[in-house]
Amino acid sequence: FRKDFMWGAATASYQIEGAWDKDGKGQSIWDTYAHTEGAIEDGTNGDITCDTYHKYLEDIKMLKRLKATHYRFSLSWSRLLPTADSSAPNAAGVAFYNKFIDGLLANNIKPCVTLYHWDLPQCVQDKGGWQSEDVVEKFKEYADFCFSQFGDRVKLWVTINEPHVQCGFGFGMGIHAPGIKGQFSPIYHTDPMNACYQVSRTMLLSHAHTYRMYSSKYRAKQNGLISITLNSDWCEPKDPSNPDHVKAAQFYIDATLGWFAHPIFKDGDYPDSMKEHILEMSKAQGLKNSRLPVLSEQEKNLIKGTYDFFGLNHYTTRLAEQITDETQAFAIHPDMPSFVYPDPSWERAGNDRLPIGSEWLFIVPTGLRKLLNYISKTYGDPSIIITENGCSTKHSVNNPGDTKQLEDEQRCRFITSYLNEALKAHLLDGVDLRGYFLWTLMDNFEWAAGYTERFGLYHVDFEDPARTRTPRKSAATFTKIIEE
Ligand SMILES: CCCCCCCCCCCCC/C=C/[C@@H](O)[C@@H](N)CO[C@@H]1O[C@H](CO)[C@H](O)[C@H](O)[C@H]1O
Repeated sequence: FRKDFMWGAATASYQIEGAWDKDGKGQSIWDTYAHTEGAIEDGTNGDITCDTYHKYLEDIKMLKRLKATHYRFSLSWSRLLPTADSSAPNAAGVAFYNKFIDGLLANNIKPCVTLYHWDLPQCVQDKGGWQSEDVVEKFKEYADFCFSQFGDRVKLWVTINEPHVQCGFGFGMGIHAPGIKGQFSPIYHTDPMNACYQVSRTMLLSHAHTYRMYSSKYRAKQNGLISITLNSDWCEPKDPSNPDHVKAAQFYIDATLGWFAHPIFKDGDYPDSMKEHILEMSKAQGLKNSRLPVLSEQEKNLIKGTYDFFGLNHYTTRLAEQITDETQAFAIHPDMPSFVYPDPSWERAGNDRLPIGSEWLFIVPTGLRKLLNYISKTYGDPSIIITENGCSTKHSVNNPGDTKQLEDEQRCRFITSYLNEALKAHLLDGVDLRGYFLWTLMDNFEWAAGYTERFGLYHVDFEDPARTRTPRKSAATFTKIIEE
């Protein structure tokens, strides 16, 4: 790896901070969603979670002990701007992040700050949220505020984390905040599946306007880098000699990674395969136009090229073939013609007691090397930063297992083997890889799975009011790799 390679861990505000209603913080859509009965698998929420708001000095010590050069975390929009109005900031929120950033820098750890990791202020949601055009201006205003407050010290920015997961989970399947199951809404969309596409457009525009605002207003003075983080599985045809399987694998990548990567890193627009298929599906349902909003020439020019690096979150791999009547029920999205599934031989994330970690996570390190090569070739050899990669164990309510799992051999292997493939992509294939952030520093609130899934290098005892953190073996493994 490069001498200046970024070695870090990653987290997100709602997943670790707690203090959900303290010191003037406003509510976010995740506060609302997690407080909704039945929304979270174990009935928990992020009200306290790791209590980083009060224990941030410990987090910094843990990072120092890991020998991390960088730390990726997100800002809570509603902690900084409780009414989403930048002329009425929450002084306590600003002070918290100032202390935190200063503490990191004092320990020689550089911050990588995500502006938005899924916790939209509830007051913005109440006015239409990501389904309203107004959000673009609001997001820009929030970003402007953050650059003005923290940009003198923060030199690495991520605008939005994993927009496609958010569109799919929050506005299609409705299993993440704000929990919209593609319902009919007379105000913002007129078709049941339209919400996730409307939202993808406002996210793209918010990202692009923010990037351009940073360039025109702050770049010369602050000299930082800014981009977006996209999540992608690697996907390959079940039978590489079958053209239908090849097409299905490519479509899956186009409609997940390409959905946002093509507009930003390629030509300003969605992949042709996605546009064509969604138009066809829309027409088959009697719609006159595609439910995927058309991006105007002006919007395409605005979006195209708005990146300084490619932020990649990667966890797992899938095989693909064309969907059939029998497999239709397993489609991840009504507009997804590819049936994707893991190879039965792949190892699952998990442990001896509960062999299935996160249900979707299969350990396929070679997928990372292939994906890095794909991104490099498809998007003109951008500098890539792996902004998330990690492995989980599951601890269900009925079968708590051993949440501590300090001897987490599988996670050690996961880190070593994925990094080894990343190194091959860099060294042997020439991919311009600049950094690696492990998900995650410590066990935390894993969205709809609550505390049932643990990804941490550090175990956190959520029964203990002190939220004691204990290093797992993987923390030492990761440190050894960083050191050497
Ligand atoms: C034709 C249109 C097709 C639309 C397709 C919609 C797709 C829906 C979304 C599918 C997502 C698949 C499941 C993916 C899961 C993970 O990769 C995801 N959890 C990654 O998010 C990060 O995960 C971490 C650990 O889970 C952590 O929680 C972090 O906060 C997330 O950023």
